Amino acid sequence: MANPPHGGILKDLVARDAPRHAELEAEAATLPAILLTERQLCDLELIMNGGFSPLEGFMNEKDYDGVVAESRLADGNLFSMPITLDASGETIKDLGLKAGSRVTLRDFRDDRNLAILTIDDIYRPDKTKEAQLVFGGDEEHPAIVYLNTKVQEFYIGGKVEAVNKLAHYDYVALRYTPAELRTHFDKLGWTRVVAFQTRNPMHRAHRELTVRAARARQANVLIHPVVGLTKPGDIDHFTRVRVYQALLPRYPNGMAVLGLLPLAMRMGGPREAIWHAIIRKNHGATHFIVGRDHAGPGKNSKGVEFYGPYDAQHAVEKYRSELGIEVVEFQQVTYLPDTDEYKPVNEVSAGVKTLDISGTELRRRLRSGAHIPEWFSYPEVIKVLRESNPPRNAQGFTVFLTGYQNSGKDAIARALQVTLNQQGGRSVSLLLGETVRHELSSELGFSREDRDKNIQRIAFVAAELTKAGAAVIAAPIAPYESSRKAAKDTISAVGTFILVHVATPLEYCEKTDKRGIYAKARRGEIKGFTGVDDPYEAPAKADLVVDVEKQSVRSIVHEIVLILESQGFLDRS
Ligand SMILES: Nc1ncnc2c1ncn2[C@@H]1O[C@H](COP(=O)(O)OS(=O)(=O)O)[C@@H](OP(=O)(O)O)[C@H]1O
Repeated sequence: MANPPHGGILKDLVARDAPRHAELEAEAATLPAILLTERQLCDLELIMNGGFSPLEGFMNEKDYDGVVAESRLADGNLFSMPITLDASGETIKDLGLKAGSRVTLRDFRDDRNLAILTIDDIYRPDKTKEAQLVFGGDEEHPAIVYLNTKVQEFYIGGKVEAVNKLAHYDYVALRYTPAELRTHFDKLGWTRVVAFQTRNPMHRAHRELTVRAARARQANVLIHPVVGLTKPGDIDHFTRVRVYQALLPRYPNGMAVLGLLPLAMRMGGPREAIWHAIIRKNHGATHFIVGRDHAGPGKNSKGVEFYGPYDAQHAVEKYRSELGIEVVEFQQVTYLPDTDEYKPVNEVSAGVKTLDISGTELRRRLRSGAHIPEWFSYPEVIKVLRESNPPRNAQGFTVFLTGYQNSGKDAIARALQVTLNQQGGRSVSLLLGETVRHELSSELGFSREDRDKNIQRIAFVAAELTKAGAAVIAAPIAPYESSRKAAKDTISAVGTFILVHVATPLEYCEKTDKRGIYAKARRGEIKGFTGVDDPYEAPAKADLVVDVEKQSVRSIVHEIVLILESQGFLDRS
C-alpha cells in the first residue's frame, strides 16, 4: 500500500460519470470563462488530479490567510504554499463574477474548457505580507517579482469541478497522476518509496545520493522531476527528461521509476520544501529527499543567499510528526578522487581531497566543448547535454550592421556572406534592408513606428534562424537605439548578437551615391530620409565600428571574421 494522501483522501476532481461529464461540458460552454496563465494551468492540473490534496480548488480568503500566516488551511491541515487564482478588477467586472457564480477555467493554448469553478469569494490579497511571510521578502526573489509584476490585484477562491484533463503532447507516458503512480507502485509491489525532486539534469552525485537514500531506508526510488515551470534560465525540460531517461539504466535493475511532475515551482525554499513533501506524499511516496538549499533561487544581485543552505531541512523537520512522509535529509554529496567514490560532505574526513563541478562550470564546458570527466557524469548523459548545447562552432549568430543608406553596409554584408559560405559548416542568411522591405515589410513606410516594426520583424526572423544554428547577416539602416536594443534582446535570448556600426560619414555616403537617392531626398522627393530630414542615432556601444571611407570592405570583413573566430564560431570540429 502506498502512503495515505495528505488530509486522508486523494482528491480526483475529474467527472468520470458520463452523464455528469456531459452536463458539465455543456454548462462550461455557456459560462463566462477565464483564460488561465501557464502557472495557473500547472496549479489546476495538480488540484484536479489530487497532487495538491486536500485542496479541491483555488484557496478562498480564509484558507489563504491561514496558509500565508502559518502554513495552515482553515480546517487545520498543514499546507505551506498559497494556491490562488488571480484576476484583474476589469476581468471580474466584465465577466460579472461574484460569490456564488460559476466560471469556466479555460486553457489558453487550445481554448479547451478544463473546469468549472464555483466562486466562494473574491478578495484583495496583501501582497506585501504574502511576499514577506511565504518567500522571505527579498524583492529580487523570483516569486516576489512574479507577485509584483504578473499577479493581478484580486484572488478568486472556490472549488472546481473538472471537465477535461489538460492535453500534453510531450513525454505523455511518463506523466503519472498521483492515482496512476500509486497503482504503479502497487503493481511493482513497492511499499517504501523515496522520492527525489529535481529541476536540473542529474549526474553521478545525484544517482549516488538517491541510491544511498534507498539503501538507508530499504526503499525504491521515484525520480520525480518538475516539468511545469522552474527557475527562469534553467535547462529546458525536454533536455532534462532525455537526461533522466539516459540515467535510469544506471540504477540497479528495478530500483527506480521516472515520473514527471507538472508543477509550477515558486523557488520558495523552506515553504516549498514542505509543499514538495506533501505533493510527493499524495503521489504515494513514503520518503522524500531534502538536500542542500532545497528549491532555493540561489543568490540575489548583491550576492546574498535568499535562504540558508539548510533552512528547508529545518522547516520540514519542524513539521516532521504531522507531515506523514519521512523526510530524508541529505548533505551535499561530493566526489573523493583518491578512493573513486561519492560521499555526503559531512562524512568526509578532514584533509581528504574532494572534487566538484559547479553548474556554471558545467555550462562553460558544454559551451566550449571542453572535457567533462566520467567521475562527474555518465557519457550517455553528457551526450544528451551536448546535443542540446552544441559547441560554439555549431551555434548560430547574428551580425547586425547598422548605418546610413549607402554607408557600405550592404557591400560588407554581401562580402561577409561569401566569406562565411567559403568557410562552410552553417547556412548563411542575408537580410538586407532592401530585401526585407520587399519581402516582409512592403506595407510599411518610414515613420518611427514603421521603422521599429521593420526592425522587430528582422529581429524575429534573425532570432529564429540563429536558434536553428544559422549565420545571419542583417543590414538595415536601423537608425534608433531603442529598436536596436530590442533586436539585441530578442536575438541574445537564443544566441549571439554582434553589432557593427558602419560609421561612414554622411557626406561620403551622399557623395558616392550612384543611385541619386540622397539627391532625391534633398530635393524633397523622398520625405523623412535618414540623414537628410530624419535622425540617425549612432550606437552608444557597438562591438565594432568601421568606416568604408577609410577602410576597404575586405579589411572590414576580416575584422568581423576575427571577432567570430575569437568567440569560437569558426573553429573546425
Ligand atoms: N525615408 C526613408 N528613410 C530611409 N530610407 C528610405 C526612405 N525611403 C526609402 N528608403 C529606402 O529604404 C531602404 C532602407 O530601409 P531600411 O529598412 O534599412 O530602413 S529602417 O531600418 O527601417 O529605418 C533604403 O533602400 P536601399 O538603399 O535599397 O537599401 C532606402 O533607400
